[in-house]
Amino acid sequence: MTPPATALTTTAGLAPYDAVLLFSFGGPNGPDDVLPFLRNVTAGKGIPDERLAEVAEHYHHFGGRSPINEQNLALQAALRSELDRRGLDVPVVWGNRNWEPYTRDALAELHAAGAQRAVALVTSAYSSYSGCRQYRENLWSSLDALSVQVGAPEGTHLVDVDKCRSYFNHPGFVQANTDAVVEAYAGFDADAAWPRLVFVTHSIPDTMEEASVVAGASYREQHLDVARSVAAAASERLGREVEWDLAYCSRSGPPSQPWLEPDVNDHLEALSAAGTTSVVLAPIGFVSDHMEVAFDLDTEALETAAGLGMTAVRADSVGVREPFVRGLVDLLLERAAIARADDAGEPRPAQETVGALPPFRSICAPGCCRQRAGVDSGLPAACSEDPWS
Ligand SMILES: CC1=C(CCC(=O)O)c2cc3nc(cc4[nH]c(cc5[nH]c(cc1n2)c(C)c5CCC(=O)O)c(CCC(=O)O)c4C)C(CCC(=O)O)=C3C
Ligand SMILES: [Fe+2]
Repeated sequence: MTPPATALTTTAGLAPYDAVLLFSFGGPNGPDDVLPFLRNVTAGKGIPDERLAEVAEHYHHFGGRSPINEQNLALQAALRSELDRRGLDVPVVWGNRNWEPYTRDALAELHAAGAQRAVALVTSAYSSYSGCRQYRENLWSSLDALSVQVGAPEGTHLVDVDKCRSYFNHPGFVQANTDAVVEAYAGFDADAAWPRLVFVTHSIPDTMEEASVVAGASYREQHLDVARSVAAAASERLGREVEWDLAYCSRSGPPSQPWLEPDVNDHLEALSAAGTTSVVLAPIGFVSDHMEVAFDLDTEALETAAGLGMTAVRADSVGVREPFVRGLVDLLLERAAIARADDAGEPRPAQETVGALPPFRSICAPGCCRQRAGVDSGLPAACSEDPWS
């Protein structure tokens, strides 16, 4: 009997995909990598030199190494064992936009291994230029670079790569964040002042926020949706209502350019002035303890809190928590089921979500997630319905 087209079946496994691309940001592995890495990240972005020097210092403070690479290796291993556990026998290859191993290296490895159609998981849960389109632009240019490298005709791509949807509202991501928040609260005495929950994510320019709305809900609204889901589930599990806010970290760009606010440090000051004495900081904008978490939260924001006489505990990022990793493999299976349905011209399977927003698109709408609304960068991006895809 053939299963109904709407069931998320595992009998077909990850077909039509023959490989998984773990697609991340990248970071320096030692002091000599720091400047070239920062140049890669900021090429053409107009980040002031003082800001770059400051960010270089953050990395040097940690021996010139970003924690992100080890975290991606751990995630790659965790995905491998979850895939093995489910009998899904495909390679998981890791590549980055901004540092070694680069996306083009990962694609070359996939191509050499005979892969023809891969599915990508981006290590960013939310949709915006920074978390979606910028990765898709990099994927396109890396596919171009691979063709040049092996002497394939210009304009051809040797591996078809599809991408999983932005997964901020997938149950695995929400559950892992909820678990982390509940654990952070467990350190507080039930009789003492009940901490306020401050969700934290990466700030982006207001212009990028406005352009991100094309996908259905803006970057900020996606975070608010996750925050509501996590706060509600955590309150229920803790048996006591938690009050929460959303704050931002890691602003860059010139001071004249507006970015999403409040900055987490300013927000802690405002909370303190209003009488709050303890907080839990939940880094829902980051899938693991990136430099932003290690520096902007664990170093800077915790110092700010200490200076204010506040008790502050930082909740874990989702990292390799079991519900998160299990959720990512569910997402890979979901994406495969969508590809099979599309290939067969059949209805797509149902997609799981938590919160008020719909599942985001697996194939991005034309022009979605630009840097600025209505302004075409002229850079083609993979995994979209744009004419070049
Ligand atoms: C939304 C978002 C995410 C989350 C989505 C995702 O995860 O991709 C993210 C992730 C990351 N950002 C990272 C590092 C940096 N981001 C920068 C600059 C910028 N980020 C931006 C946004 C985001 N960034 C923006 C709008 C800029 C301005 C310039 C531009 O428009 O591109 C700069 C330049 C210096 C500075 O200005 O800070 C650095 C060094 C690292 C690596 C950390 C590590 O090493 O552990 C990671 C994971
Ligand atoms: Fe960033």
